[in-house]
Amino acid sequence: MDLTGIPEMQMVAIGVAVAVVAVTAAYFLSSKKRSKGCLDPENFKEFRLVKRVQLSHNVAKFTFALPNPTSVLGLPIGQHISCRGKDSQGEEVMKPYTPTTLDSDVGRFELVIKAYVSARKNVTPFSGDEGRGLSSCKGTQGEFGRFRYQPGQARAFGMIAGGSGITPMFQVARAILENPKDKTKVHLIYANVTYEDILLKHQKNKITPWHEVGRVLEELDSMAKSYPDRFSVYYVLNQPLEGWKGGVGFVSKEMIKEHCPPPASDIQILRCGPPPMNKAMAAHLEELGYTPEMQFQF
Ligand SMILES: Cc1cc2nc3c(=O)[nH]c(=O)nc-3n(C[C@H](O)[C@H](O)[C@H](O)COP(=O)(O)OP(=O)(O)OC[C@H]3O[C@@H](n4cnc5c(N)ncnc54)[C@H](O)[C@@H]3O)c2cc1C
Repeated sequence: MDLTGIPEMQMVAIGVAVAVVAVTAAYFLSSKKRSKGCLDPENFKEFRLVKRVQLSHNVAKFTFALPNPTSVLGLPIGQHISCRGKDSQGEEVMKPYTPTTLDSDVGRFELVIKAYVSARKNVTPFSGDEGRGLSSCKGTQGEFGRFRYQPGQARAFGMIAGGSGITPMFQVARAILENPKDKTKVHLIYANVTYEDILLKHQKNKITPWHEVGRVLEELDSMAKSYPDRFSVYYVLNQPLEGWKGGVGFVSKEMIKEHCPPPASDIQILRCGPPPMNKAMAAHLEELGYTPEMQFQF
């Protein structure tokens, strides 16, 4: 199976049932506002897949319908849900995903999911039979509840994301910027292997149907344009083409120094990427003087 051949992989998790958990029962019981949410901290829930759009060679956006057009998912900002499905060999896989939608997006929620081939088993999580395979999903209560964004919890965030690790950052950044009362600044460093891997970036002349993707895809660049004083994004590529103006290689200490807020008690650095990246970033941050309290890894 070839990584570049997503149609061949048929990674479509149509009917992926999603269960959500990442949230404590206390949260549901204590929040009147959220009680309308569709999540159940005790039981797994299934949601109907209504749309799938290919975003890059190995990433697709899945839109799931909520029970009615005014329903909200009710997931606290910065938390994620756990999807359980069958891989192409019929074995169960479970993955954390952060919706790229907020509760202001009623009636639906979206997941941006990267498919990849496991080195060990050469399978793709959430494969479906001709895209119709049904995956069942399960949530794991409490495990994902460590980060819950509250407006004003930091003066500024530095965010260091690798590949599909962008999704939790995107959700938090969107919540901050769409709240006119929230003055928090967000400085994102987003690392990818190639230009084509950059998710949520507006790219013209792509083979993928960007026009269908709507605002989610264009968000990173348009957020930087719309909120120049509050949001910045610095892209880093391992394998850039000639003429690339962003960072090159892995995210370095120098890049962090230049693009993230310096260590201070009222800033936080959020990290989400592949494990080797998370490890490397933790070491960089420590050397730069960021204390553990100033950091959070999704
Ligand atoms: C809370 C949470 C929510 C998540 N939500 C989602 C989701 O919604 N959708 C989804 O698809 N996945 C999600 N994930 C999965 C997770 O984000 C990815 O598994 C992870 O980010 C790997 O990304 P990738 O394969 O795209 O990275 P790659 O594309 O393989 O790598 C990205 C970058 O990492 C850097 N890197 C790699 N190796 C090193 C190294 N040795 N040293 C320094 N830098 C390195 C490079 O700069 C590279 O460009 C989530 C994970 C968590 C924990």
